[in-house]
Amino acid sequence: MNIILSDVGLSALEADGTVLVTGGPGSGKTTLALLKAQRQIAALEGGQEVLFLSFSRAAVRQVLLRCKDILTAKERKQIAVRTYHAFCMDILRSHGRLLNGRHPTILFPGPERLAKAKHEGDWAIEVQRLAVEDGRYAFSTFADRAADLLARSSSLRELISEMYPIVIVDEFQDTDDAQWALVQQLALNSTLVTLADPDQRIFDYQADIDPRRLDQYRATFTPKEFDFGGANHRSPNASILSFADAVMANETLPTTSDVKQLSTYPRNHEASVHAAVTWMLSQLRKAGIEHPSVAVLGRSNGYVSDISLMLGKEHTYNQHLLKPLEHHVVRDAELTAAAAQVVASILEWPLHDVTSAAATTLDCIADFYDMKNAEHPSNSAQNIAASYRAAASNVRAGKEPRSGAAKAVKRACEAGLAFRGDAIADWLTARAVLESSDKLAELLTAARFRLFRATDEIGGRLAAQWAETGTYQGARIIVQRALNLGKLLATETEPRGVVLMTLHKSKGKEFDGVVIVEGQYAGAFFNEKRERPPFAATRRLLRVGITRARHQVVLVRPSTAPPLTLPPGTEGSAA
Ligand SMILES: Nc1ncnc2c1ncn2[C@@H]1O[C@H](COP(=O)(O)OP(=O)(O)OP(=O)(O)O)[C@@H](O)[C@H]1O
Repeated sequence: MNIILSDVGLSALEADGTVLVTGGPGSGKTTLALLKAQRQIAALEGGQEVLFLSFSRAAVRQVLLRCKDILTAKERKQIAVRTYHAFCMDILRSHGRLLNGRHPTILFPGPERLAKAKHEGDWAIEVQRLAVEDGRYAFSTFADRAADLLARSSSLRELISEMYPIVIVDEFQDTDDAQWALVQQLALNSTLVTLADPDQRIFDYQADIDPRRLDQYRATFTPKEFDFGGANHRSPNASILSFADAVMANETLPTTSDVKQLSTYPRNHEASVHAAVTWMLSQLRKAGIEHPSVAVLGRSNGYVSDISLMLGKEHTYNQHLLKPLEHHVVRDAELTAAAAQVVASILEWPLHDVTSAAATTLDCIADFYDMKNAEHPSNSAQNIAASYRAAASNVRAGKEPRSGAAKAVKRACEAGLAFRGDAIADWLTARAVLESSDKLAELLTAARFRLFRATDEIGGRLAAQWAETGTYQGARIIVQRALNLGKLLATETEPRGVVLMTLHKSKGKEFDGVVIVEGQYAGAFFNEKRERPPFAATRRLLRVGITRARHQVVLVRPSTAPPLTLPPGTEGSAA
């Protein structure tokens, strides 16, 4: 890969000590950090590594891919790219006993979310109590607890810094209070290389993400600072960045064919979304990209699911027939795990009598809706969870469940399923039970993740269980364990094809093309109930989404939506 550094880049590369690198999207911050890591690796002693801390597994995956471009296989062994969660969990698991003498255990996000929904008092107080009294660490408190541990034990801190003399901190603008406390502890003995773009701050609606974080960093560490400004290596020949900057600044948009806007009407909205994605794929292929990657972004998880349904149907657009488009949805990991539990419970059917097998699956379906309700409380999710719970008790009491969907599950269980020992085929057979009622469509969508490609772990473990017992006994536990592990580990798979996710989740990623879809009713960009004009936070978010593209962007918006920018002084502007 041909990397040419600017003068600022070269100075940043050569600088010793604590460094802060700022710059816009695609300005080369991550690349520079990896080049710095490469230099440091040469000087490391045996057992030492460069630590690269990031927020999400997706971001870790992206950095691991980038490592392949820049570092040799040998060098890659000496860089640990970790999420804050994974890094802190290791510290707590290995040394948590120092805090209270108890064997540390972990409360994973799914169970934590459910426990939080059921807890009547202040959950923040309860998680502290669990940690201090029971040595049980909830996901949400990992960084906080790990920072506390390092603050109390200088020998542990020195040990960690001995292992990781250089720590790279990515996306620093979105660091929360606990992560900031952890970074400060690490900095006592390790050297920090910090990357940030204040304008990519998209999580500051959370109270613990302080918009002044960069200034706090400057005040605490007086780092050598390097600003890559508006350099743009991601889409150097396109006007994507200038368009995105204009959206963020609420200024007149530049005229460019790199970013297209497609206006839709209620009757053709779905077909237009479908057509936009199809067009994007064909444009990129025409441009010579054999296997293009296209991100389709929506404002909320719910709207992303709607887009998935749109792409999964046939449409006619301008007299052209559009076939369903294969795509992958980056989902809420907890809901996916809950849906996987339902499928796993079906794999266990042959081991139990019909009554308890069907009732267990109905309970798992209720858990799925409880999980949904825990994340986005709604009466409907709560009522649906209660109705499946009631159906499970009815079945256990020898009665017929009331709802059609629960009846369908029971009937499928009575008919029985034959598994053959091919874990993938059997998983699909079990999942197909969810096709027996339209009412299970949401659950089916959540269960349609690329299980075996994404987490071979599960396929392998289920196959091993079959080889040993000729059954999928314990499938629910196997799946749960593997998914818990998968939450912390990231695999290095290149994004390919069409991938759907929220705008927030797209941060730190890169695709050949990006399609951003605004809904007619849900998923609106500018919502006065959420935010006041001129919608600064949404504008930053849109800039993050738009600048994920290397070559082309399409914005699909209802014809009734307000213009993307209304510079002050223009008719209808808020200022
Ligand atoms: N100096 C360079 N010369 C050539 N290509 C580069 C250079 N720096 C970065 N790139 C390429 O540009 C793209 C964006 O780089 P990088 O991810 O490092 O930017 P970033 O500032 O971290 O972006 P973001 O903040 O949007 O995540 C990558 O594909 C990378 O390989």
